Amino acid sequence: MSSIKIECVAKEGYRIGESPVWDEKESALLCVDITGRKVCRWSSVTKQVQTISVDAPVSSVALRKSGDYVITLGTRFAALKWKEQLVTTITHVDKDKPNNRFNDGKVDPAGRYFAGTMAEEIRPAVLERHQGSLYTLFSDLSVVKHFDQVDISNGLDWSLDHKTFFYIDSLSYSVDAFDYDLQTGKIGNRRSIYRLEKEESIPDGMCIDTEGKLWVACYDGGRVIRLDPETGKRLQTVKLPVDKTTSCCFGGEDYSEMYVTSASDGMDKEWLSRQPQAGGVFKITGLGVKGVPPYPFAG
Ligand SMILES: O=C(O)[C@H](O)[C@@H](O)[C@H](O)[C@H](O)CO
Ligand SMILES: [Zn+2]
Repeated sequence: MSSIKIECVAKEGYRIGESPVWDEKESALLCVDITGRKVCRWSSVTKQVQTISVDAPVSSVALRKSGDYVITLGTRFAALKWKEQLVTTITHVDKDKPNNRFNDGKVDPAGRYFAGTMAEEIRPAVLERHQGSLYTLFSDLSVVKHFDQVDISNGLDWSLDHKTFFYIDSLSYSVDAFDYDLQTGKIGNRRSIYRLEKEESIPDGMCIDTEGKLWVACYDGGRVIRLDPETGKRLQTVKLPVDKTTSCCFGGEDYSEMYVTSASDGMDKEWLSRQPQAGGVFKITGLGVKGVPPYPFAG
């Protein structure tokens, strides 16, 4: 086994760090602080974080083919021009649900932006249930709703052959798979591939590696777990020095490093003093496996 090293690289203490995405062009890690209402970019060259503040909870960020980024902001898909610090709305969802916001989102291999919604939390994992839906923003900027009745729409990714879509609704404590049609972006035949064990707590963000295995960040579980979607078995557990691990992605040169975001919302003083790195972004090296570069939004 290789020797695993974990380092806290961004120590800003985000409230809910989320949506890590490697930006190869900038040699930087993008992420958001949802309740802190910030989009952040940590440069692996300068080791500095640049931050853009926005006017609503920002829950995911994605690369864009034309350059710059797209984000999910409140219940909007929006464009973000980094240098100009300019946010412009693309389209609205859940207009009839003023208490909703987007949560996790990711671009599919054909350049469509998938993101789901949830009711605003009263405290972590406590919210009005079944208020969320899963949406896709197409490159022509049209939106399609796949299904509703979601509690906390969370991690998502696609299999290496692009025939399966993996998805997490956190309060189901399950990692699910759907058949995926890359031509149309349609999903179907939902099934569970893994149910979390008690100490793994709540499944949150996820990503796939080049061996087709899934990495799931366990919120309140202080770990990322590696799953085999074919057998439904857990292959590996990597523990982190914070409990509220929220999401993970691969990055760095050749995508051999893993980046893990975390949250501090919902922790009291005593808990925070035991875990002073809560809300930090962690870099894991030595996993011995690589990831898949993020797809840019095609619109
Ligand atoms: O990070 C996210 O995806 C949510 O916005 C968080 O609020 C947590 O996941 C949730 O609290 C755990 O269930
Ligand atoms: Zn999440």
